[in-house]
Amino acid sequence: MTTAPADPPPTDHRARQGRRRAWLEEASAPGRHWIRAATGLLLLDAAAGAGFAAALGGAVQTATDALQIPGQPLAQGRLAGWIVLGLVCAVSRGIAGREGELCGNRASIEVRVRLRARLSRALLARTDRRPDDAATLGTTITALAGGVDSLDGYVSRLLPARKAAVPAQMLVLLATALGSWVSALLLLGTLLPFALIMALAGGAAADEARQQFDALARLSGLFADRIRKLPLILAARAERRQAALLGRASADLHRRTMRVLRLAFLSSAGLEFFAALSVALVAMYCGFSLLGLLPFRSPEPLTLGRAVFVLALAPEFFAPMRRLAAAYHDERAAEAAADRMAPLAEPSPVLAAATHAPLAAPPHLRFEAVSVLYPGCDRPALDGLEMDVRPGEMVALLGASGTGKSSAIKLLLGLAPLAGGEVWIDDAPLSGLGDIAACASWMGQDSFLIPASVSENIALSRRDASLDEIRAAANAAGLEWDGAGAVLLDRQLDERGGGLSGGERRRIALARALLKPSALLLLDEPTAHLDPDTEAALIGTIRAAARGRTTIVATHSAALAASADRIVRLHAA
Ligand SMILES: Nc1ncnc2c1ncn2[C@@H]1O[C@H](COP(=O)(O)OP(=O)(O)OP(=O)(O)O)[C@@H](O)[C@H]1O
Repeated sequence: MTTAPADPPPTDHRARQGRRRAWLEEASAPGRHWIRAATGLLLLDAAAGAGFAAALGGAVQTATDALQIPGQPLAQGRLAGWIVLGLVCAVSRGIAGREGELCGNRASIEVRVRLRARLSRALLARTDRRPDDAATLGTTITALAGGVDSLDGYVSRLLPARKAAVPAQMLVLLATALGSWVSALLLLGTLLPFALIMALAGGAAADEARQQFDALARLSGLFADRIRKLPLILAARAERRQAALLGRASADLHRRTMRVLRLAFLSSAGLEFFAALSVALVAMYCGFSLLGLLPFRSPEPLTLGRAVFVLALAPEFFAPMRRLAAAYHDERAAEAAADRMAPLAEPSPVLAAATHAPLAAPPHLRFEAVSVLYPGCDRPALDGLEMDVRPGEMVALLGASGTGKSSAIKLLLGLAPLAGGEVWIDDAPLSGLGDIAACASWMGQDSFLIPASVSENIALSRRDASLDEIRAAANAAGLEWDGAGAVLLDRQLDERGGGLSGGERRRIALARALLKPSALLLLDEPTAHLDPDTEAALIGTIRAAARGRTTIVATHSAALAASADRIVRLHAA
């Protein structure tokens, strides 16, 4: 069972963080055009904000000119121009905001659709090649359902906000400098300590948030594990101990969550403080300058219009930071999801291997001093196997459990690594081909079933098979009997093959292998757990199916081995 592991060292965190970021960047690539558009619209919003402030300042200046200079009429044309500019900018901001959101959503949809397709392909590839890999199937489905959607806020809000943050802030600063360079300096002056504090708090917050997500994942893992093992826990009367373990993991999560919240409140308080301070300083400077109350000579000529302009613009200066802060949790959620999805989206090295061109005739297989060593194992599963299987011959691999019978078959399918020696397929080396799964018919130890009809389950090995061909394969595997086959082929199954006997499940797997028109037949314990009568019937089917094909059968059954042309005995490596 899972126990609560210690926190990984910080260097591990940083390396993981780098990998996550790179993965997220690559996963977001399909939406980059929409992200760029959303970023552009955020910049347009900032520019329109500056335009609106300019219109406000211009209108105020035009009105005060008329009031302050005796005899000067109101410049109606100029005032109307400022009003029109103000209206255009206000409408532009509305449109930019709405369209920016739409572009962000389109980017998010594009990214999620592509990622879902990529994970689905990984899922299907694993289903084709690793039918026994239930854990991978489960985690992939969870990632498909929930993990992909966790990228929504990251792509639609955070990425455009992050890309637009510095240019938008610089744009506002530049516009402010055009109105009052002293006000621009004041804004810059508040930004520098703010950026320093945020960089320090941000690093600490990211570490805390990461640890919080780790603690959450640990608690979820412990909980799921304990639920699965509940009967065992009850039988061992270990309820109290397990409850205490869960309690500790839950308290750990609570502690870390409180730390994250404390830091989040602190940084948002810091943001608000500096945003308010920047506006207050600009307001004080403009007010005192206009009233002539500055304790020093005004460094620039400041009019009421310019003062209104910079005052209206000042709150815009910290707006990009606010947007980023609001999307902070989107990034944490995306990083946590990336951890779950990244391994699933990778094509496995086995799947990436080259495949052999279809075999036209039953192949000649020669195993020369073949060894198989699984990753992470120090003992070979198969050591120095010598075997010659002539074209069209049926060879039975016999040997005690763990002697490497399945590994010899998996090696040909690219599901086990060749560590030494060579397998020659006719005159081609397996090490050069990668695997010959595409031209082999395979029946594994577990009868892999999907929730669909019996005929759909059989057709998994050949998607373009006609119903007649499926029926013929089912007949050959002995599935259709008493002429009631049509009913059986239509029968709907769940992934556990509910309602089918073990023998029927094996026959479905055999029919699937037979449906594929290949010259190489690989069967791994096809008659396991069957009664003698059913086994005898299936042996006849296998013998008939092996005709005209090179066949390797891994088995513990003396009867099945006796039906083969030759028996090769394996011994412990
Ligand atoms: N994916 C794997 N990773 C690591 N070790 C493995 C893997 N698959 C098999 N092994 C190990 O390799 C050895 C040979 O396993 P294999 O399944 O090939 O034997 P087998 O003769 O087919 O056994 P059985 O008759 O019980 O099916 C065993 O010790 C097994 O634990």
